[in-house]
Amino acid sequence: MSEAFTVGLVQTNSSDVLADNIAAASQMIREAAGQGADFVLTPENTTLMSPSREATLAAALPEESHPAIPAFSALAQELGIWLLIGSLSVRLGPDKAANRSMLFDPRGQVAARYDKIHMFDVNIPDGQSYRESDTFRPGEQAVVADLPWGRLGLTICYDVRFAALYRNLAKARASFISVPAAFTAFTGQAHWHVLQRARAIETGCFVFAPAQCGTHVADRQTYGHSLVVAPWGEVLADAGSEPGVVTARIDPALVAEARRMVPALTHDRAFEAVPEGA
Ligand SMILES: O=C(O)CNC(=O)[C@H](CS)NC(=O)CCC(=O)C(=O)O
Repeated sequence: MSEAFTVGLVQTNSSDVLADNIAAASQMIREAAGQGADFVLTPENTTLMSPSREATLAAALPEESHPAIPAFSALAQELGIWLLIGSLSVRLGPDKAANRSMLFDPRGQVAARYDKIHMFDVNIPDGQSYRESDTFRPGEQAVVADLPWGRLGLTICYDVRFAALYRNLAKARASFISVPAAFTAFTGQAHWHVLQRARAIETGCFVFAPAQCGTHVADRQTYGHSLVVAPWGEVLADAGSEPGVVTARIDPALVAEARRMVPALTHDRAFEAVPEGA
């Protein structure tokens, strides 16, 4: 089986200033690589926590002209790491963008892209209201990509509430699942750890969940607590509530071991709920 490697999660408090966010994330990516990380992941909205739909669309450039892409590509190459930028807003049309994860290989090439499937259209009881689908067009496709240590399934933030996506990624032979997030502080304190651990346990995958933290523009509060979770459900790293970097040693053999101990993935059955007596 595959050798062990070190994963690094970058926890940011992104603002609405693109250049500042690229600089802050780049510095923490360097720090993670300096701590020996072979694979570094950053949160959803790494380059922009936006105050408005207009600001999101203004910053959502096509991939060919998005300034963050050459910057992160060059950094992956310079540091010789695999780098997942949790998400960037990428222009799709006159009034829509993709909320897109981009995976760079150690040569700086784009190895995978994934557009967030589930849109966060939710009124939070703390008074904040989100209409992600006003600005973003949802992705239609689950995505896996091969790393030197095994297969990665890509997801983003609110996706974590949709277990079927994770089951699909596991059935597509993923060993690791990325869940970059900008989870709200309100829902995060109630649900974040248990959702991430549940997805790891159900799939027998490692979960890598880098997160936004702190207060952002428009008084948005995000939960932080970037997590590395093992396939048996143990939390291997938790970044707490401040910006920074955490790393964890990953032994891919633990994937097969967890699935051997409880082979639930092989016991999954198709069924339909029907009313009694129908
Ligand atoms: O929070 C912000 O300011 C920005 N958030 C985001 O960009 C995205 C899309 S609006 N947030 C989520 O998907 C949160 C999900 C979530 O929090 C849950 O499922 O409970």
